[in-house]
Amino acid sequence: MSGDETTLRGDVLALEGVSVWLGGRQILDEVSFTLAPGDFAGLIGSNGAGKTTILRIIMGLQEPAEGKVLVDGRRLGRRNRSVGYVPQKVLIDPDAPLRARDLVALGLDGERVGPRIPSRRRRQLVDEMLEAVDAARFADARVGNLSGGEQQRVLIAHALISRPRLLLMDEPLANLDIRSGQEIVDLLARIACEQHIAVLLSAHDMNPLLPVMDRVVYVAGGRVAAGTTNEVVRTEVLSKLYGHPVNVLRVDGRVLVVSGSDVSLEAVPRQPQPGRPAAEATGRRGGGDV
Ligand SMILES: Nc1ncnc2c1ncn2[C@@H]1O[C@H](COP(=O)(O)OP(=O)(O)OP(=O)(O)O)[C@@H](O)[C@H]1O
Repeated sequence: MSGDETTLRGDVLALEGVSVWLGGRQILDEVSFTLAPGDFAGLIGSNGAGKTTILRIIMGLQEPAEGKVLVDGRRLGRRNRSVGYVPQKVLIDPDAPLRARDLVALGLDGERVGPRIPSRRRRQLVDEMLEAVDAARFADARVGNLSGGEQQRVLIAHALISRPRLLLMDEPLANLDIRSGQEIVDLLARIACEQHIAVLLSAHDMNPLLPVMDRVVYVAGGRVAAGTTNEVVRTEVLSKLYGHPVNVLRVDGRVLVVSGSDVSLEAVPRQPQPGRPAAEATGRRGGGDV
């Protein structure tokens, strides 16, 4: 490992000055943040803020034009099992003969090199993982017949069975009712703590995460403010991030971020206006497209 590939506090994840241009537009502007083992972090931002782009960068699916991404202090290779990922939506035919336990077992095989795990051991590992996500009761059900919340649990087990150090989740609450969403959030917070891994979960609305979130990575205008919720979700910090005044209000235990005459329980609509490059808004001009 070279000198610049070490991190200061044993972080699982470090983004350092990451900038991305897509389609001639700057999408991320010198984004930096870190996550440590056991962190349960929300990646919060409105539609088009750049959350998925950040996840793609971390997975190595998108190369930054500037900056670097370190996972466990190393630059991420394309075939790296340190990062588990649960996509926003997986379409599975209800008639497909794929049981929950089969899907979880697929996570064992991924990019494995060397001898196959003996079948008894495989079954034990799958059972343990289904148990860990409270999915043992539907282990033999077809995945396509499971509810959204049940499918999420199976997908989480699939992502975790290769024992990643970092789990990324793209909008896991988007299609769940409030109760199922809260159960998934509680489950993920418990997993981060018990398995000592970092979990980064993207969402529009930070409110369901507030009771358990250790850290927030707030994305707006291609830039990021990261830290504990109390450090980041503040009027002065978010006003600076958005580049215009916003107010952070706490009402009935929920956080409202208020911009001008807009009042939203979710993140404030992205500034600047559509079509205006973020690079202009931050006073910098970018390089070429990636
Ligand atoms: N391949 C691409 N080419 C050009 N622009 C892109 C490309 N991919 C994403 N973008 C733009 O980058 C911006 C950020 O997109 P991204 O998907 O990261 O946002 P997001 O925060 O995940 O949004 P959402 O919550 O709606 O999923 C958007 O304006 C999007 O249109």
